[in-house]
Amino acid sequence: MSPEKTPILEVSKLVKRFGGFHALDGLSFHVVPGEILGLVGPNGSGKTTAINVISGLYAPDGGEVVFDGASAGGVASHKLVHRGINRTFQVPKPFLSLTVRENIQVALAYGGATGAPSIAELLEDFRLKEVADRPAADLNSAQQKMLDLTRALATRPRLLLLDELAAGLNPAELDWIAGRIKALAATGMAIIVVEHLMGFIEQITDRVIVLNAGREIFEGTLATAVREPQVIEVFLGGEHAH
Ligand SMILES: Nc1ncnc2c1ncn2[C@@H]1O[C@H](COP(=O)(O)OP(=O)(O)OP(=O)(O)O)[C@@H](O)[C@H]1O
Repeated sequence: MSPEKTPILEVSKLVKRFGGFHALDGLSFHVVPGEILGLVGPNGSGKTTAINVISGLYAPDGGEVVFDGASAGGVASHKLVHRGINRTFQVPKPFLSLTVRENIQVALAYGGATGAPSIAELLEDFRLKEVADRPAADLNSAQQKMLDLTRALATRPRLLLLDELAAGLNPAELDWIAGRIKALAATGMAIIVVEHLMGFIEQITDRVIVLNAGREIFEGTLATAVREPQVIEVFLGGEHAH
């Protein structure tokens, strides 16, 4: 990352509780424009919850989310989309009876962003041209993920949150989508990637935050993370693992 850049997102001491359980327990980190940040950690460590709070799906119970210099914690998702935050879902939820093209059209209209990519570009860039006029229900899971991504990109986000986009893709598809994600970051988009596939994370991220039990236990490159005893312990099981 470029240390001289001002962060576009700053998360401080974020807390999210479900009943008495702390899914996020004082999480702090930042992302700068053009950076690809990986959020990694064992199952249940709070990665998706972090994305859900930053994207406005859940209001935080404590701490702050600042996007582009203004408070964004507890702001509704649709408002955040218009401010420049959008995301993909672990399980995409397209309008199943609409065609791929129509799904993208809806997202473009919803976003109303000037300078948004065209439908033709999105279909081409994310290999959906052949299925453009098929209902989303006909797509395989990789294509559904790509459609979900194009719908997020149609709103021209400055911060893009990717929740397990790579899960289920084959090695050739992984290489290809890694290239696409890097190309998006090269335009200045900040990208947060939640992913279990460490090879993929290594390929695309500048930096990772390792979470355990809703807290950061490491921040730095993945190459350094994998040599940290505490990181090894939470991934392999031990007294810190949950
Ligand atoms: N809506 C919810 N209601 C109750 N508990 C929840 C809810 N969402 C998440 N949790 C709990 O919060 C913890 C963190 O979940 P989260 O999905 O953020 O983890 P994760 O790191 O993304 O895990 P995974 O890698 O398995 O997707 C888990 O124990 C989960 O059961």
